[in-house]
Amino acid sequence: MYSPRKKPVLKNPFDISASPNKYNYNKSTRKRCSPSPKRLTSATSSTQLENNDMSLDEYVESKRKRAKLVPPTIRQQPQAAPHIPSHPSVNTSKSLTHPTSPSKRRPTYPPSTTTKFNRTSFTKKPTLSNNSIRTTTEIKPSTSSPKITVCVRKRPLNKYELSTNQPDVTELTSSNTIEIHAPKQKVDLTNYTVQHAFTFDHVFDCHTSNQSLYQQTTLPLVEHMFQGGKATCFAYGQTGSGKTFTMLDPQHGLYFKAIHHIFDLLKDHQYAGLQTWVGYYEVYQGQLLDLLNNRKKLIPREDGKGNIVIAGLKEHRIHSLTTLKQVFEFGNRERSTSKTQTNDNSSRSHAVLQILLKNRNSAIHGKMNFIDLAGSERGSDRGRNTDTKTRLEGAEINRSLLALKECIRALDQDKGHAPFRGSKLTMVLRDSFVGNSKTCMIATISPNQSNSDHTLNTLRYANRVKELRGETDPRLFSLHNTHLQPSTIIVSKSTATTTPTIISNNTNHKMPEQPSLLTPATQEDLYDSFTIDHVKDFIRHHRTQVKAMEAYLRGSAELLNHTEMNLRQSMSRHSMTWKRTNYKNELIAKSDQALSCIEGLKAKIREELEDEEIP
Ligand SMILES: Nc1ncnc2c1ncn2[C@@H]1O[C@H](COP(=O)(O)OP(=O)(O)OP(=O)(O)O)[C@@H](O)[C@H]1O
Repeated sequence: MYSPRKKPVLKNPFDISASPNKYNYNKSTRKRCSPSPKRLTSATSSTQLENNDMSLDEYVESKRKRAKLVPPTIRQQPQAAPHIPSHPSVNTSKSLTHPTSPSKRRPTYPPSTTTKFNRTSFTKKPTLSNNSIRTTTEIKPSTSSPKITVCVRKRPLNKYELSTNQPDVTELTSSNTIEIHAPKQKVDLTNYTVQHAFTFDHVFDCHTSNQSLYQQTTLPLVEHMFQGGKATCFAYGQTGSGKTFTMLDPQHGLYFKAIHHIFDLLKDHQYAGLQTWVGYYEVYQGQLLDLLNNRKKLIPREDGKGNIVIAGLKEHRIHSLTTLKQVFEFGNRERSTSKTQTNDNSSRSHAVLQILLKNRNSAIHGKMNFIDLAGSERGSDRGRNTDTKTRLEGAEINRSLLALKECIRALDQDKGHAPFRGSKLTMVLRDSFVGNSKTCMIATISPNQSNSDHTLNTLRYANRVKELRGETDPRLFSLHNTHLQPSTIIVSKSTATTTPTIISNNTNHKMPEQPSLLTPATQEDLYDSFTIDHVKDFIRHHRTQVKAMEAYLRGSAELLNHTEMNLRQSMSRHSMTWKRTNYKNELIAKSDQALSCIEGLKAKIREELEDEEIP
């Protein structure tokens, strides 16, 4: 159990109040955390839902209002945001009935929010063009407010990409579907394009502003925090794809928009007494460093309730946006960044901006994390002349992202244990995946052709996160639940688009479809994640590939046999014709001979007749 320490000395150049971290969930804290007016209101609204007081139309209307939620609406109609019950087994909210309690009814879900676990489905799409192959990875977006939202944001082509005429290989085909036209080369050096289609909750194009992104991704998380929950918004993507721009841009980052919104909401009398506190730290080389306290080393701890507490983190009370800017700029100056081949100002650490809502007794009301993950990168992204420090940083970044992937995979595959202790990053992020939490992942991608493999990796990663769906996914709460099938592992499937036809002997023999080889991205996955499971997956995929290749070769051999037979038949036909021609020529020659003999005989007869006539 973490207990408060003495007040640290504030060395920052700006005048703001500081307090030690009081994020402890001991008995006394819980006592102090009595339901706020807002909580009571949401309890009422969820009870209404439980008793089915709300009709479907009313519910849909309230959902629509909630989507357009602005502070005054919250003030007047707090019931407009119906609380969708979390999985009953871990529901911590006092407002919800416990299903196992015989005296209380199981919560009734309104029809439109009764969600089923969405599974990945592969859809083979029809033929496109002569040298393109399409693969589709589609998950139907949830209609309810999901526990995890996964979005994709595409950045514009940068100056260098424009100057080198690099094509944009990404295409947004709808508001939640993106296609990647990945250039590939066959074994016989033929160029072709593989089209990968992915569906997410939202896909944002390069013209989307951070404000509009905020409305659709982060706003529900802020509401969730006001309802007493934990929320996390994190950006994942390759280096230079726009994570920092999205999350922590000093002027337009989502964190800034969130605080702006929080201040608006705090003007409401029902939130009177709530205060905003901010902490800012980074995970660098496996260590947690306080960016607002001279990079002091921090230790993540778990309290008796399983909540993550960052021991020693200095938190600052934020009174205004100006204070926030000062605090943030101070912290940003402390952050580890450096120039890499792909980004002049590359983040070399995972940065976490923590926003806390505390009541007058300093008890936590709600918590929100903005996480700017360091970019996934390859050795080649760092350039040839990188020093050892940069290489070590890169290795550590990949290691922690791999640990995150491992946790997600473990949750995804219903394993009894998710290795959150695998890295400091996953220890911190644990809150995002368990308990009364909501998470939004923003996968940032670069649109240019040379980054298409990176982009595919990012989208596959995001797809895996997306499989951990919503409040109805029991795996987020009970890792021992085994009634769900393990989810499908996302592997590109391809369909040969043109099947050349050879016509012979009045029979059409279709060329068998050539199976696609493992894409480089999948192989890279293996190198990145060298675990037994991945090796098994990899071998399984290879077996499938080998089988498909065998079938293809068998089909090709059969076709060759047919072709050989046809050739033989043609040749025999040709030889017959040749023989006939020869015979005909011989006959002509013989008839010519016979004709000349006849002519000779005629001449002799004529001579004899002439002799007889002469007396
Ligand atoms: N949506 C966008 N619109 C305009 N410019 C963008 C956008 N996204 C990124 N950029 C620009 O691209 C550059 C790289 O972005 P940024 O530093 O945010 O990448 P990153 O993913 O955080 O990289 P790293 O992981 O190396 O830190 C910046 O100059 C940023 O201004």
